[in-house]
Amino acid sequence: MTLRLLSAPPSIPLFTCHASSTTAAAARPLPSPPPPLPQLSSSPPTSSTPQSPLTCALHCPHFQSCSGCTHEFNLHRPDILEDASDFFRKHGVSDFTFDTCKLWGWRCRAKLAVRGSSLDPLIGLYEEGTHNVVDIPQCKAHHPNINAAVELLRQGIAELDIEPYVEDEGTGELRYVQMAVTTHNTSLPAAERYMNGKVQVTLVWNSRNENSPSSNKLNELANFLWKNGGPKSKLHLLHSVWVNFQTSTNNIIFGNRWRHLLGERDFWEHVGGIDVSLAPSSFGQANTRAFDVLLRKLQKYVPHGASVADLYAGAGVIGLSLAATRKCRSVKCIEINKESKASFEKTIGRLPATVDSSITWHHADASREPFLWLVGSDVVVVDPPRKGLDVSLKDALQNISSMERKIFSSFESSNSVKEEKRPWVLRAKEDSVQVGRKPPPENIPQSVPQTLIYISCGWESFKEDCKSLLSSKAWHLDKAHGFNFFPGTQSIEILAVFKRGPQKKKPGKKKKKHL
Ligand SMILES: C[S@@+](CC[C@H](N)C(=O)[O-])C[C@H]1O[C@@H](n2cnc3c(N)ncnc32)[C@H](O)[C@@H]1O
Repeated sequence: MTLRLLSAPPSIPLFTCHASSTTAAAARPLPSPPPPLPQLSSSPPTSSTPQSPLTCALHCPHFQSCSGCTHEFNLHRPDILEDASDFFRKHGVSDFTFDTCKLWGWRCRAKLAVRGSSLDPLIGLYEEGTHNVVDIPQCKAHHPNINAAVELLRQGIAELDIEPYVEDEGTGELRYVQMAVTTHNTSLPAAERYMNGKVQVTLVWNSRNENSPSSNKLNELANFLWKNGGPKSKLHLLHSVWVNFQTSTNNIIFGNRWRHLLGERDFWEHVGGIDVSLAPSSFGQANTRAFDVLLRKLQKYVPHGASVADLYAGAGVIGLSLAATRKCRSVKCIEINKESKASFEKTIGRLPATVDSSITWHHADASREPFLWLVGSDVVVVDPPRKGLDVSLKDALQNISSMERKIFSSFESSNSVKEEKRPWVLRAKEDSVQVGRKPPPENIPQSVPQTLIYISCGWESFKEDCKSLLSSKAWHLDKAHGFNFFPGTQSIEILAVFKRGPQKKKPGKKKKKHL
């Protein structure tokens, strides 16, 4: 469903939400409804019947005790939307749209702390501002099979006397669990795939490696999960079981050592028109469905045959989806986490044979010599973490016109390529993957991006970055879309398209000449 935020809204809001009967049945008594809905319109209108705000309520028994959700009503319409539509209108985009996507059971990837005792384990998120873990067995954001796998884990912990981690003392065995759901089962009809998703479980174990004394218990727990949730069990829930070894006393969830224990090693999902492989160590979007909607919208802004730089690329899902659907001439992915490389390579292996792009993945820091990654591309896609763009990259984007001039004047004055000596550049080149056509030689004048596509999960940092980019006059804002990636929270995902140069004045109506 797409909501288009209009400057002159109709008097009746036109939108529908898909409240399931199970969520409504599980509802606890609700407080009085919130103020009336701001006026929105859907495009195209799907229903002319106004919905009650309660129809789109969270109905979660853990609301307020768990820090995951902050927003109980009108899940289809986070409060932040008003700010977003005002912001974009002020900056020249009056047709900002918002896709609401799935409102419950949307989270296909969750990292949960394990605390408490073996008889009474707590598996969930921290209470706001504390390190007290709140058990969330009936979380309404989780894909239902994550909740079922958590329940199985709870039984395993109790039955096998597994000790949850004790933060103050650094003792205990099981620290966290990551649950990731794959909904890519082509043997099922498409309509049944989502609900039948299978869970990849990663146990974060408090030991250095598989030779530590507690390894027997780790294997017992993995076998318990597999026996009761694997393909031969009554309720086939699980895709695989992994372990990550972590002994550090800081707040970092994962250590560097990952081991595959049971089930399928490769985890596939289908988004943006391609099959993507995601190792548990690689970044993966939590809301698979909404990410697919975003990717399909993004594709429309990339011209066929373009050269694309995908910065903050993770396993390269965005770049590879563009390579496949927009027949890109070249795609260059830049990512700081080297664990994502293996997933990228596997995804490449499943791209349609018709993809003929030059594709590279570089293990590199996008903030170091960022201009290096921009040169040679028509379109740059940035998808930074919540804190927004690295300052050096923002500077490079702001100064892109002067860099463009420098490139051309240096090309005219010298047609020879200098030997690259900078160690970090050489390292990034060495530690890269190259498939398909060879990239263009460096001794021809290179383009710099004319389009910047910014994907953001941090609204406040996006606004700051956007204002800086616009103030430089190097870019203007052309289009903006919002996506309900995190219903129940005040966060939305933004897809903003910038074009080079200042905003062109829209031609005003000419006054009629009186004869
Ligand atoms: C929001 S995720 C996006 C990943 C990917 N675009 C996707 O949708 O799957 C941000 C990614 O940026 C990476 N990252 C963070 N800082 C970086 C930097 N300075 N240079 C390159 N990558 C960085 C993170 O490791 C993470 O994979």
